[in-house]
Amino acid sequence: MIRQKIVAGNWKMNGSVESITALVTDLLKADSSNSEVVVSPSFPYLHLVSTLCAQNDQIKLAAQNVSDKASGAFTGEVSASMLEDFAVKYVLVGHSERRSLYGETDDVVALKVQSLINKDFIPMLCIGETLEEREAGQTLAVCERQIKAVLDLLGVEAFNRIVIAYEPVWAIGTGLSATAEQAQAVHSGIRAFLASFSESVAQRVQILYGGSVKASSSRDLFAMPDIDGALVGGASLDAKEFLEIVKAAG
Ligand SMILES: O=C(CO)COP(=O)(O)O
Repeated sequence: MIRQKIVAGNWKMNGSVESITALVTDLLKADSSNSEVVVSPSFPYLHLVSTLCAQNDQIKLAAQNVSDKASGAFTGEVSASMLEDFAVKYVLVGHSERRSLYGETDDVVALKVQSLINKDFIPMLCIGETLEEREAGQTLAVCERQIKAVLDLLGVEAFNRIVIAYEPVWAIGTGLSATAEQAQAVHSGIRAFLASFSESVAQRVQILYGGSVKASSSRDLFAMPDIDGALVGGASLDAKEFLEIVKAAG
């Protein structure tokens, strides 16, 4: 099955009105691409970026997080229905920084996925193992456990509306990318795991790789049969570098 590639930039907690306006302006100058290009600013800049991109269907918007609650006394949280007021298509869920720094459990992540699917957003479900887990041979078991929490709550068909981002924790922000072969091995393992529940869902689901993706490493990654794009952190803050990655995706 041909799956469209997605190249998504996770800007994390970076940027200002000035720098983001400049970055988006540069991205909008790029030639159109066969891949889907996504950018993920912090909440305060969603409106700015959606306004800047309004005349151009080339760039889709992702939020970096969402509350698992619908509304109410949850100071500092942002609900899925609030995101409906912006042109948001995707929402990152379960990023390793959320899991490790803010205590998000597999169960909370699954609830967030549920709140997004109920509102017709596409969750980008981030999964991945730590270095210790990799060295203990637990890479796939960890990824399967993180996916299973969502499967148990929502069933396999939900994955027709979910993008998976495999982001090994040891590769995030370290400059130490998984090799294309290492990433491919995990991606195909994730797809095989989903195939044990539904072959058609497994064939359809887009699995992105994230973790120190650079223009120089992206071509090899994208040549792999089960790598359907990238979730890019640091390199997505540089328009030239990010656009090189988009170009490598075809
Ligand atoms: O966490 C990431 C994307 O969500 C990856 O970050 P880096 O590309 O900076 O390693």
